[in-house]
Amino acid sequence: MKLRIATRQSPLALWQAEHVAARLADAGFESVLVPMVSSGDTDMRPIDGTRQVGLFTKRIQQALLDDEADVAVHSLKDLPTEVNEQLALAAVPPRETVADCLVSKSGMTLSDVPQGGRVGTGSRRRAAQLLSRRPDLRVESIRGNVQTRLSKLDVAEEGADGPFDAIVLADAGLVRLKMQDLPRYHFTFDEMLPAPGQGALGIEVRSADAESHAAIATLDDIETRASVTAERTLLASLHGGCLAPIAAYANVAGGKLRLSAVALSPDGKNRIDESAEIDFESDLAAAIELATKVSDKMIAAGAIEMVRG
Ligand SMILES: NCc1[nH]cc(CCC(=O)O)c1CC(=O)O
Repeated sequence: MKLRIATRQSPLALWQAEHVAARLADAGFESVLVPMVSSGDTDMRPIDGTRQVGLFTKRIQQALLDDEADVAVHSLKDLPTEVNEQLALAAVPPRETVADCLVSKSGMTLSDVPQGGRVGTGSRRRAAQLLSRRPDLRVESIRGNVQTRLSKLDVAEEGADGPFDAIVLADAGLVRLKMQDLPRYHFTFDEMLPAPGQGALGIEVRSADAESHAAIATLDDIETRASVTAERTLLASLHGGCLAPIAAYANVAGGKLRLSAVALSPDGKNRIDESAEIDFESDLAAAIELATKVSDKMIAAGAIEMVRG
């Protein structure tokens, strides 16, 4: 049996689907890509609170439900935390690079950006964190795939008074698209904590499809799975969704699972930072316990109201 892998057609999505196909081949499983059109790729309106979550992921989930494909490959940070009982997250492969980057002509650090500089991002999480550290910046919305966004460093938009000084992108996307040579500054986690699930892939199958589940499960990495479980559980507890100004990063080191999180007001003027760690013996219960401990403290400090602005 050839596993049919549903994928969006952006260069990043295709890279991710091909990567999964290659890992499956390493494990002895044959597969074929089934490309789909998603509304998230064609709709260039700015992302705001009125737009739906799950824009990038629904179309390929539908392909599974309609039995047009057996496997859906997502950027995990784009996958809503609400569970669809008909689908199962069968694998979270090893996460390689997690940070966000500031991309500019000269590779400026955050403090190098000139006073009042114009920085592009379509993400409320990134906008709020930029403004928290640099309230003087003009943070403006920008959309489109990675290539389209990069073009904004060269060309001014209609009506704008110049190109962007810098834009914010996930390092994972740049590395996957072989754009490591672009001048870029890796934010410290203190400057910019990533989105829950950033840099990780999430691979879904139909819950009832035991055969595909068993094949895909060979790609699962327990440390990455536990880390993203902690990040996503925290996001769900804060009723965040992928559009909220909430960031979280977890990792395993020295037998401990550690989680750091921040919730911000959309204007970046207020923030709640929290972190904790727990002994880790490859069990997901620890990840959930840790996330609950951190989110309880953040909720008590007013995080749910804060992120609404
Ligand atoms: N929301 C778009 C998106 N979804 C996944 C990635 C890159 C890969 C990742 O962050 O896991 C990107 C681009 C970006 O945020 O710069």
